[in-house]
Formats: sequence, structure tokens, C-alpha cells
Amino acid sequence: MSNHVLAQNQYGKAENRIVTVTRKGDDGAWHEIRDLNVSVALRGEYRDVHLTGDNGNCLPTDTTKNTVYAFAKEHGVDSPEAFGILLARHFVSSQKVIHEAQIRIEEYAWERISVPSRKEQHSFARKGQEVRTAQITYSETTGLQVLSGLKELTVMNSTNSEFHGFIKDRYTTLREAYDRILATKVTARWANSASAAADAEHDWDASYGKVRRHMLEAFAETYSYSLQQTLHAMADRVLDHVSTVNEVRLNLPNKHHFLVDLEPFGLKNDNEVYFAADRMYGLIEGTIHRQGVQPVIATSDWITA
Ligand SMILES: O=c1[nH]c(=O)c2[nH]c(=O)[nH]c2[nH]1
Repeated sequence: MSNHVLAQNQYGKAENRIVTVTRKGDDGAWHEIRDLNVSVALRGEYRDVHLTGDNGNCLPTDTTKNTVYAFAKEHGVDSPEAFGILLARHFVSSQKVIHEAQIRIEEYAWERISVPSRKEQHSFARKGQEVRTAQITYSETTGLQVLSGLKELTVMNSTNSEFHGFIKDRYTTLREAYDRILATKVTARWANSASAAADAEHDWDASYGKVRRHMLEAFAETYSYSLQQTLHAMADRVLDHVSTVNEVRLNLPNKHHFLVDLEPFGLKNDNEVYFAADRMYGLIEGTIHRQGVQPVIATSDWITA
């Protein structure tokens, strides 16, 4: 027997890729698709499976994979959050040794290719924009937690951004900027209220669209003196406008655009030609939440630009 301590552990099938086709209309010619990447993690009474080789408490990861596909057929995929809630509740309520289940979902968006002369609608182009994310945790003791989010949403303001007045020590070479490009690739997570999570009628697609819109509008409308200030404005705007969201965490890599020195060619660079550096990058991260709410979104995830 080992003298060492088995601490946090979880298991399940990761990255189950699943595409659903829902046929609508009298003849079923109008198709709707959802394209998901679903990961399952189960937590519970798993000492024996680790320590003794007794698999009596172990629901195979293969079964968790099958459950994901069978649930897509039986219940459909209404939204990543609704699908994750169904799965998380199922694992905890169907096996007494499972005390907590976490479902992580990424959704890849597709855009309809509309051909006016054709009434069938079954052609799509993958959207080059963000990946939608959801993490649903259901626990016997603490109940349901639904975190929604997005990643890989790249945005840019080609003006209305300055950065100056910062500390200058003996290592500082950065020049003050009074008109610069501000660009970032947004990773956002937001915690939904317990009442939204418990509401079977909650429209997750609508709340996703609202959060996304308010973040983008705040990015566009904020005259920025730092990416930190823009981060705060984006999260603040979401909390102001989406009452079911309690907490927002943003990870914003500063995608630096440096003015190219054109002097050697006898040319003046009037904020027109930039070198877009892909690394290194400033990484600005922060959580903003409502007064009186305990923050729940992990701050330690390693996000790269
Ligand atoms: O918006 C910015 N915030 C910083 O903290 C920073 N630091 C830096 O070098 N450039 C920038 N830009």
C-alpha cells in the first residue's frame, strides 16, 4: 500500500466531437446544425480504482462517450449550456458513486450558405470567428454552476487608443503613445446566476449573443488609455446589461503593432505602417463581479495568445 495521498482526481472521455443535424419544415429540407466538442469529467468514490485495481465503481469513459451521443439523439442540442446541464445531472443522478460531474463544451459556428434560387438549406461555411465555450458542473452538495464563454475573438481599434504616463525606470525604453493600434484576441468567461442555471426556459443562445454584443460595443466605444481600462469597460458593460451574469473574467493579450521605422528610406511614417508582432505580448487579465458575489471563475488557467 502507498503512504502517499490521493488528492483531487477526475476522469471521463475528453473531446467527443459531435455534429447534430435537425431537419425542419414540412419536407425536412431546412437543416440546422450544431458542431460541438464535449468533454466529460466525473468525480466521486474513486479511491479503489486508483489504489487496488477494483473497477467496481468505475463507469467506463467509453460509456460517458456513448452517453453524449445518445443524449444528442434523445434530447437534441438546444444550446451548449442546456446540453451540458442535462449530461451533468444525468451522471450524478444515475450512479450513486458519482458525486460531481463537469462537462466542458466548445462550439464551432457555421454560417448558412444561402442560394436564393434553392429552397433546400443544407449548405454551410465555417465561421472564422470565435469558439463558444461552456463549462457545466453539477455537484450533489453545491448544485449547478454554469460558466459560459468564448475564445479566439480577435478585435482591433485602429485609433482611439493611447498609452502614456507609465512608470519609467532605468530599463524602460517604451515610447509614450498618443495614437496607437489596440488589438487583442479575447478569451472571456462569465458566471451565470443560479436562477438562470435552474431555469429550464433560459435562452442560452440569446444571453450568449447579448454578452458578446455588449463586450464588442464596449471595446469599440471605449476611448482607451490602456488595455486594462478597456478590459474593465467590457466586463462592466456586460454586468450593466445582462442581469443573469454575475461575474466576468477576461484574458486579453495585447497584440502589439509597432510603427515601422521608414526613415532609412527617406519616408515619414505618419501612423500608417505597422509591424504586427505575434509574440511576445502583454497579457492583461482580470475578473469583475457584482457586489456581494463570491467569484467562482478560475484565475489560474494558462491562456496563450
Ligand atoms: O495597454 C497597455 N497596458 C500595459 O500595461 C502596457 N505595457 C506596455 O508595455 N504596453 C502596454 N499597453
